[in-house]
Parts: sequence; C-alpha cells; structure tokens
Amino acid sequence: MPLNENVILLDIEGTITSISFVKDTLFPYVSTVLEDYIEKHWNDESFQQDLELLRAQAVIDSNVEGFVPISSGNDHNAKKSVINNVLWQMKYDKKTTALKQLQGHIWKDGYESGLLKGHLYEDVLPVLNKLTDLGKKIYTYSSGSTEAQEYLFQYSMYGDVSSIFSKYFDTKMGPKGSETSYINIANEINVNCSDILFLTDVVAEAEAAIKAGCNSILLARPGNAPLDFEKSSKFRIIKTLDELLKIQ
Ligand SMILES: CSCCC(=O)C(=O)COP(=O)(O)O
Ligand SMILES: [Mg+2]
Repeated sequence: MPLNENVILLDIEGTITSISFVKDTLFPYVSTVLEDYIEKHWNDESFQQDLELLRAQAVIDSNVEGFVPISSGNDHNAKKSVINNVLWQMKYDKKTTALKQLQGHIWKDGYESGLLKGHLYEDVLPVLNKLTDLGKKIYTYSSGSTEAQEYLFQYSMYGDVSSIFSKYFDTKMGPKGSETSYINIANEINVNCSDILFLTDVVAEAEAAIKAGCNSILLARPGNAPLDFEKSSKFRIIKTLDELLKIQ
C-alpha cells in the first residue's frame, strides 16, 4: 500500500517525543518554577493574557469535582489561588488551552537557559527528512501550545530542527478527540482531509481523524499506554516512523 497522503500530521507526546520527557521533565519543570514565575511575571502583558484565559477556564470548570477557584485581585491570595488552580489542572493532566499556553511560556525560560532539551526519538528526523524529499509536507497537532511545540523543536536534543515543520497546530483548532478539529486543520492548510495522514498514540484521536475523512496510523512507542486491543485493531500500528518508508 503506497503512502498516498501528501500531508503528514504528527501528534507529539507518545508519537515523536517520549511521554516520559513530557511527564518526567517538562511537567515537573513547571511545578518547580511556577511560584517564582508568577511572582516575577505577574504584571507582564503576556502573563496577564494567560491569567485572563485561566480565569475564563475557571468559570467553565467551576462545577467540576475538586475544582480549585481563582480569586480576583492582584494580592498574595490571588497569586496563591492561581498557583493552586494550575497545579490542580496539571494533577489531572488537563489539556485546556489556558494551561497549555501558560506551560509553553514557562518552558521558554527552561529551553533558553539550556536546562531543557526537546526529546525526539532517533528515527524521527531521518524519516521526516526523507518524507520531505518525497514531497510530503510535515505538520504537528498537539495539546501543547504552538509556542511550546516550536521551543521543543528549536531547542531539541539535535539542535534547531524547526525548519522541517510547515506549521504547528494546537487546541485552538479544537480538542484532539473531535473530528471537527481535523476538518479545521485541513481547511487551514487548504487540503482535503483525505490528503492527511495523522499519526498518534491515542486511539480516540485516530478515530476522530478517521471520522473527519483523514487516514490515521497508531504509534506504539516504549513507555506509551498499552493500546486497547479491540479499538486499535482497525488501525495499522507501527513502532517507529521507519515503517512509513516501507509503505512507499
Ligand atoms: C509540545 S510539548 C508539550 C506536550 C504537552 O503539553 C501535552 O499535553 C502533550 O500532548 P500531545 O497532544 O502532544 O499528546
Ligand atoms: Mg500523544
């Protein structure tokens, strides 16, 4: 079966980057520096925009069990409540645009100081370069903000590899489990869904992409959650991106 699609759309965590890098390095970095970051950046325009999103998300979340509210104002209690709300969202690995935007801004310092280096599996760059040579366009779609994605690639363990990617997409296109999000991405890049191959480690995301009319392949990387046998049985499952070149 040839690789017919011209657009390769990649999930990041669990697909081209290890889940361990995200859960054991990126997320703990945020938890560690969060208090200092908020103290230092509270009055910055960029943080005030992040705060506006966090407050809007808090209104949406207010009925969720265990919800941690954000106090109004700019005093110590307000700052403490923001920290506690962010830690609560992170505890449940919430994929809200508000949390993801703030995390991206916090990781920027870590990447620029050299403390963070974006992880990529070793097969990723050689295969993406070959696919690019074959005329394929490479895009990413992650719950991580587009800025967070760009930092990961600019400051990757292989140096700045951001030029391989035509564009990054995040939850501003919609949640990854919703078919509409894939239609939005297709519209953004002016192609039919049938011209997109979406690679992911999450069956629900693959199913949403298929419903939208895209093709989808599942990644089974070491350290990923085991794939549900029945639900994943209708998909091709690959262990590394090398297998994409074999279906040329
Ligand atoms: C762009 S790196 C940060 C990844 C992240 O925050 C995340 O939630 C991972 O989500 P993905 O959609 O890439 O599985
Ligand atoms: Mg993933």
